[in-house]
Amino acid sequence: MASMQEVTLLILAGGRGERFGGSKALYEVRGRPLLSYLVERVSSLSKRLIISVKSDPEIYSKLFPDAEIVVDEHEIYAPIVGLMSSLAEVKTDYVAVLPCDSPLVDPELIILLLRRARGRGGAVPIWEDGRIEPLLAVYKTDDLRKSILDCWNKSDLRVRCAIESMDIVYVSMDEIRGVDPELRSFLNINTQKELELLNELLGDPLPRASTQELP
Ligand SMILES: Nc1nc2c(ncn2[C@@H]2O[C@H](COP(=O)(O)OP(=O)(O)OP(=O)(O)O)[C@@H](O)[C@H]2O)c(=O)[nH]1
Repeated sequence: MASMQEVTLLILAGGRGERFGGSKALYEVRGRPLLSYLVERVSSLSKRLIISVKSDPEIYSKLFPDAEIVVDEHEIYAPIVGLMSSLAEVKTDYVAVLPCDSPLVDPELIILLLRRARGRGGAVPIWEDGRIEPLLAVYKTDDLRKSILDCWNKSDLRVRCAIESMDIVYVSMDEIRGVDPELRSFLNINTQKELELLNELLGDPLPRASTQELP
């Protein structure tokens, strides 16, 4: 297995969750915050875990005592804003960027991406139709930091801007299926329907509201 010593896990959790109807990281799924599923799955990979948030750092510190919580320095909502602030705290050569709303990320995927990113600027998953997953990817920290700053200075807040100028290796879903056959890592919770699917994948259906009989 590739050494994970040099990677920091950076979870972006400061989104507005507009489509979902509110912040997702702390949304309770089966009695636990949605973010806790991802943290549980990936934390064995590295002791260095950063959670990038917009506000309420004390709530996150309490729930995730082993993580470093970094609050955005800017009020604008965009993943790149979270990266701007939190990349300053990353001390390792490589950084795995993860979205807080992908609870089924397979740790083996991160290991694969880290291996493929070695000697390059980063490794980003790519779908058959050309869509890419730059927020579930591994990057060379210095390259990403520099590139994001360039885009920020041009007022271009697209993640795509940041990676356009980087030496990225795109990793096909075919290759990824070798470690995550059903590509569950990419289940992203944006709607109630996706939440229902997550519930199904997590196991038994949620208990229904009590139908206790009246005496
Ligand atoms: N720290 C930080 N993270 C962000 C910010 N904006 C988005 N994110 C995170 O980046 C990832 C992708 O976010 P988006 O899909 O752009 O936004 P979202 O909040 O998930 O959902 P929508 O508002 O419906 O687009 C999610 O994990 C978000 O929590 C931000 O301004 N700061």
